[in-house]
Amino acid sequence: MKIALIAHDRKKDDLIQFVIAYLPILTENSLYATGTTGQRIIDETGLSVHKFRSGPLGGDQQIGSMIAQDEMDMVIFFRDPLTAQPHEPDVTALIRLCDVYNIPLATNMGTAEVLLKGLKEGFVDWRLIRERRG
Ligand SMILES: O=C(CO)COP(=O)(O)O
Repeated sequence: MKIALIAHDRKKDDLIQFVIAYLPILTENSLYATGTTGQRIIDETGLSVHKFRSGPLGGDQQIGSMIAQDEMDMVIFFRDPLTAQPHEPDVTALIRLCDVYNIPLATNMGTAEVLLKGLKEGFVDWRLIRERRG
């Protein structure tokens, strides 16, 4: 599965802790991230991550483009609901595309845990079945 990992600055520590906690599941999947988030994951966990541009420089849109091409299976996006982002329209667009294409999306750690546990149990396998048919 292809999983996008994204965190706003004040949520990056939380995401790193989350990634460490779920390392066994995440290692079995292909990971993608916006630039700064991806670099921190690589530096602090040793995981292999495909990095896009930083969020404010178009990274959210690059991940959105993968979703629009049916090439992303899950998005974990630790948003900061208390800080205004200069690229808020990009953030909204990414979330919108997840809804357009029914891509499982977590915007906080509580939901992210449920998604990864669900992924392990096979609840997202419909994405693979759909790929084989495609
Ligand atoms: O701003 C972001 C998502 O909207 C995250 O971007 P970075 O990972 O480059 O900080």
